[in-house]
Amino acid sequence: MKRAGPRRHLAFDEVGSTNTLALEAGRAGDPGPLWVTAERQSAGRGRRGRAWSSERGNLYASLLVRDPAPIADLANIPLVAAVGLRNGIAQLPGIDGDRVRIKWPNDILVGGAKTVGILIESEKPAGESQLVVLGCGINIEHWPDDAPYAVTGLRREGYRGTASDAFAPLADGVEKALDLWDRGRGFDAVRKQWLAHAVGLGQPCRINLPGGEVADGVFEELDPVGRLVLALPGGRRQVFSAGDLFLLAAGTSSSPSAAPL
Ligand SMILES: O=C(O)CCCC[C@@H]1SC[C@@H]2NC(=O)N[C@@H]21
Repeated sequence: MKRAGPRRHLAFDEVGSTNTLALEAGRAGDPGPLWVTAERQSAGRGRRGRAWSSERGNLYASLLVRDPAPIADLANIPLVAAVGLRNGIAQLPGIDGDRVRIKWPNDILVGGAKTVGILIESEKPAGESQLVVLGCGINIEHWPDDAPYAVTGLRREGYRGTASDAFAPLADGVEKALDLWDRGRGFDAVRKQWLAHAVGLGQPCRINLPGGEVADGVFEELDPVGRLVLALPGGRRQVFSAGDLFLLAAGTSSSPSAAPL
């Protein structure tokens, strides 16, 4: 995604959802890349239909890109976005980059606790090019206290700056990752970076599937097209392209109450 000129960025005080605005801009013919940010969202959304609490003090940012790659490669985008945001967060003043990791497919953890969520949405209006929106919610001053897993915010992790200060380094990280990906041709390089910063490799884990089923096994690797490979008890392997990952304490993989990450 080589930018032809300066970064295009619409910054709002309050919106429903920056993803919605970015998609609407695409439907109205915006050529992208276009960043939409807001200081607060009244209808922020997360993965799998969940709400994303969006108080002032955190950063809400969405990037619209048009036709970013051939259709067969679009499934890479969550991993590309995760690498870009991980690298951006690791550069922020006061943050120890070694503590910034990726949890499959695209949560960013700092010190083992979720700090960034990413929601990719895409659509192809009839006769038009593919619109893809990379939506990023970055916890800075606020994080939920009722999540079923560990959650934190950049302020608690040492960040010295504001939500608006964080935007340029994070946007740089995402744009560099898109450049590295090179419309799918550079996926191997992205995959290597993703693996270098992943949590849970080689460990027992549980995948909660979008349909409600669960699968337990050992997180073996990402396959060459970016799917998670789970080694199941008994020696079979299963690949997953969507779901939520929970790390299981060793030896508890059959326990439904095993502690999530
Ligand atoms: O469930 C997740 O982990 C993904 C959360 C993504 C939230 C961001 S905030 C900016 C953008 N606008 C939205 O409505 N959602 C995404």
